[in-house]
Amino acid sequence: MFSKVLVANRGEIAVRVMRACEELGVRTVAVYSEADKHGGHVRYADEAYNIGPARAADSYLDHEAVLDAAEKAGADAIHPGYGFLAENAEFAAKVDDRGFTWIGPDAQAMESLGEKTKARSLMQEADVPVVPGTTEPVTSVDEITDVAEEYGYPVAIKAEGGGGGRGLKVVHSEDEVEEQFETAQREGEAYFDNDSVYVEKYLEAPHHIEVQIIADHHGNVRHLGERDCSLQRRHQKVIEEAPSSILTDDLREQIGEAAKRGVDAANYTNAGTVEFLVEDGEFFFMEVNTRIQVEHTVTEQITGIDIVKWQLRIAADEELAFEQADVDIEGHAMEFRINAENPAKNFEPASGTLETYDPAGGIGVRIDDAIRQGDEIGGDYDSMIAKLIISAGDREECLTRSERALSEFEIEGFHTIIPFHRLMLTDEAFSNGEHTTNYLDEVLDHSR
Ligand SMILES: Nc1ncc2cc(-c3cccc4ccccc34)c(N3CC[C@@H](N)C3)nc2n1
Ligand SMILES: [Ca+2]
Repeated sequence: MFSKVLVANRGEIAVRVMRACEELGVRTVAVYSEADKHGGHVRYADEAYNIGPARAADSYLDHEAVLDAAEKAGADAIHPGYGFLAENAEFAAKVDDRGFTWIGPDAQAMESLGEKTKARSLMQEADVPVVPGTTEPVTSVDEITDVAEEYGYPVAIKAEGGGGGRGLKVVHSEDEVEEQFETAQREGEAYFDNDSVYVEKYLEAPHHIEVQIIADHHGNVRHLGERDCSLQRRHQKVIEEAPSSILTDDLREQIGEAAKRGVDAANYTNAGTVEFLVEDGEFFFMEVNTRIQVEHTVTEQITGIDIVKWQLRIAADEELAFEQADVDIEGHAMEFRINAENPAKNFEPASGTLETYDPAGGIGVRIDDAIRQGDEIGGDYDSMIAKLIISAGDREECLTRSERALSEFEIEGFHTIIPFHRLMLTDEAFSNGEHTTNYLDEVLDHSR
């Protein structure tokens, strides 16, 4: 096991990783920008290094600044968390070149699964159903209208380098194809430095189901069940839960085995997530996330498996100590992202001094955060300041326990989306688990 790990991130995920290190007897190194120097994740580290100004490009995204800090600290390994450099294959390769262990999938697996069309063809070879469409980038309008003629409109034009909702154009009829095709290519070039686009049949009311995978360097691949992330607003997940209430046991088994086959074919190692769309009892591969995710927590709660500790053990070349049969799903969990946003003003970002911070507690309540009363919450980074994770015996109890916990959760000094979460708990479709990915945008009128 490593003796010292540098966590190349901030906020709650940096604290999450440092806590896992602590439990494994591993010393921790934090890196921080000017904006984070008074508190947050830095408080939890054994040592900390300033890597630059608040602007992420000059600090948390600065490859050399992070690598130099690892050098200075004499770290053995680097954990990237999520966001920032977590899925940056070029940085992962540099980490390796500089003699540190990368705590995540190797750069090659990131590359092959990060390219959405390569991932799709690789999944097809592994007998994993993919959303109908092309497995090569399209180079002409005809190729797009061919797919639409075969599967019907609407179709989705997707950027090869996109993901997470960026670079997705929905086309409802033939006369929109040319313009949307050109826009998708232009935006792909601008945002992802990659103008390749591909096309899929657009599923209009799917559930967004993702399967947690963990794989070691000794050929062991396990899935840890699924999460339902269908409650999203403008492609931002708002409430995630596990297990999904729309999967039958048979579909659950099929989707888990398909996810394992797919990542096995990619020689994937460490933690990863295979995203599927589920509609009318059928599931289709969408993409792979080659990192630990914000919502890994709900999987930990229902399986009792500490995913981050397994990331560290796997990176240190240890073998997975449990069989697939040992993974049992117990109860139900939900995660509420606590964002500093004002739901009454179209979720605009909020900031200010954290005058009161009195999070919920009691049975089945987990808080993952990096903030304390008195902290300055700025707008330098994303708006999520904490995660409230609720566990219970079943979904019904999870809903009532969530309402109890949200009613206890006190934050004063700026707006948060807590009132919005409490409203969602009273929503008919959500409380029945029937909400699909477009539900929230329609309810909030974004679709118009
Ligand atoms: N062929 C096809 N059909 C339906 C889809 C539905 C989604 C989707 C998934 C989850 C939430 C969404 C919210 C609004 C619009 C789309 C979604 C989707 N996403 C969203 C982000 C990225 N993971 C890909 N791809 C889709 N692709
Ligand atoms: Ca994704």
